[in-house]
Amino acid sequence: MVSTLSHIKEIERVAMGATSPRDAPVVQSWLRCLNDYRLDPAAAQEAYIVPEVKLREHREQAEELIRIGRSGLERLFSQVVEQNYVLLLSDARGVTVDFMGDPTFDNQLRKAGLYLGSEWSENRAGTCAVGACIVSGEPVIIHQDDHFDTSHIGLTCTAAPIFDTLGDLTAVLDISQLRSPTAKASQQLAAHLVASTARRIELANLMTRTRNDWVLRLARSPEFLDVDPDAAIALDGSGRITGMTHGGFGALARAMDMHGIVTRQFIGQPIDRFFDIELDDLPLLMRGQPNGDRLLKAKSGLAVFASAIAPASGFRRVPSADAAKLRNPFKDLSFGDPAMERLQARAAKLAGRGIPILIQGETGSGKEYLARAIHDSGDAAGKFVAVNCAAIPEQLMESELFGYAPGAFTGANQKGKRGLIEEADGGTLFLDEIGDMPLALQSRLLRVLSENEVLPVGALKARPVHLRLLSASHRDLAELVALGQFRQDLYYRLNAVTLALPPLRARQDLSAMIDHLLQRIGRDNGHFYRLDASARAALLHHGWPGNIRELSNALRVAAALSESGVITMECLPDALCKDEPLPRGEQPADDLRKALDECGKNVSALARKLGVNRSTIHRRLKRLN
Ligand SMILES: Nc1ncnc2c1ncn2[C@@H]1O[C@H](COP(=O)(O)OP(=O)(O)OP(=O)(O)O)[C@@H](O)[C@H]1O
Repeated sequence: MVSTLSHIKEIERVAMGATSPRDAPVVQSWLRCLNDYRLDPAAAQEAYIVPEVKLREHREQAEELIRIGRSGLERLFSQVVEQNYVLLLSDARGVTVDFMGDPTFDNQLRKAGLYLGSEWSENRAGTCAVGACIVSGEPVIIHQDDHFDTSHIGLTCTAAPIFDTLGDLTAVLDISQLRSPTAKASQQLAAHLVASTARRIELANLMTRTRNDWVLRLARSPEFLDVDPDAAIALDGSGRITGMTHGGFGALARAMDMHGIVTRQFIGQPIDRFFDIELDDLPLLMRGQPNGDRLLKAKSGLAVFASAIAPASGFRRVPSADAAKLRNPFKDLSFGDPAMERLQARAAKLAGRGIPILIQGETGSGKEYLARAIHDSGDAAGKFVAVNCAAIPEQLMESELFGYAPGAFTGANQKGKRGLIEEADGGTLFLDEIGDMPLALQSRLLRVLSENEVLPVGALKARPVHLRLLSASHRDLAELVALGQFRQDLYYRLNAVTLALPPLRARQDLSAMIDHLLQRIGRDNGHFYRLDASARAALLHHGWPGNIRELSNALRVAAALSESGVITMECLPDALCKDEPLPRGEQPADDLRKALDECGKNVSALARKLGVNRSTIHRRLKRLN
């Protein structure tokens, strides 16, 4: 094995610009460690294991992935256990959320960081397989002194990325050994095993998440079509792409002869833009047809073998059995997004229990909407009172919340005033942005919760109140507690259960949510609205930083601007038109004209080449005049 000193010297030479015989991903990662994270090769740091509470949070967030990945991990582990390999499943931040290793070596594995809770992000651990894989999105082998930090130079680690159905890296699967007497090339087999397990986990994830969609599996050879496809793509009832495995993005790019794919741009596109296929043809590609006949022709001229799997519940999206059992107030919360359906089911179970619930989520993601649904589905006789702690000036907050006795202060109402806490007596008090509540009021609120009574400002006697408290914050309350800005005892009381709403961009039911909001707007306006294909694609591609509120506002404005109820790109806010899905990005005027010339001034041919509608090209040309 190399000495620590010569390893440090080698990194220093690379830092000075010397060429290195090591693989490019290793050298690139060393340079990131030196230049971006400012790590010092001479300062060895042992593997870091995150504290128990943090690990619990990471595992909760990755719960679904751990469940789906388990059988893949078990199968792989049974194949490699004899060679003393361990398996780590890390989340996108590099924290190991699932682990399999031989318990005989528990102590050594833990010390080496090959253990549950170890954090292998590159900026913390230096060059390592998980960290380099997260940064590059590619499979990578980091063998012994490829590692940056001298603490890890005994290990050999190989990692492959796992992407979610929208193309974002969601996890990394790593296979490692404490020591390996052989050369780096010996890890190629491990690399192959880990990459094919990652592919299987992505496929299992897609199949679980798109139960109500068609799934098209693609393979280059007919024999593997049903057992180990290269790619899988999910389609909704109108033939639009709702998700895919990582291989799916590559397959679509090849189908269009495209390079430099921006993966998200494929979501929401109709499948007939890539392949010569109509939705009605899908049954012809189902099992039962001879494999050799199930050929699909791509627009680029390539042919692939394809196998279609029908939606579990027929052609339309239907609510799952669990959703049907839910009580009515929850029914508009989700339209098939798996994370939302789980949240919906938990909320329904908790609704009648009176337990305080902390709702977390980005702005506009529906925290108040969820709180109201929880209130409406319980049997409390009292009102739902929502208070936004960030919107009330600090000096007024006490009297607004707690009320005041007659003549409590100059300028006060002679008769006194009931506070919002009393308003919610017998019902639900929803405290939004609770992280903004001043510390002094936090103590008073704690008393309301622990003693079921409220003492108005200037009053001598407390009054009994019985209410259910729901609270929300887009800030991390645990962090505020650590900073001393939020009372720990109040935090524990509010946070008997946390429900975390996903941001709209991470939801898989965006298309159905758009239809739902549009119907609601149609009902309000007494009109029927319809989106044309490019407007829908633009809505599906936008990142929605303002979440459901932003989407709802955009649709209201679009509905008002539409002619005869048809919403086109022109009706959408400018911000959305800018991220319009042109596969090669915005084309400057000259480029577009040149591309058109190359296609013999044939707009249809250019549209096919770029993978967009003809109307998009016409509109763009018009805009460029
Ligand atoms: N499931 C849903 N169906 C229809 N409309 C919804 C849904 N969820 C939220 N909305 C609408 O989106 C908008 C924002 O929702 P809400 O006020 O609940 O978000 P919030 O997370 O509490 O926002 P903030 O963080 O700004 O307080 C509201 O107009 C609400 O009616």
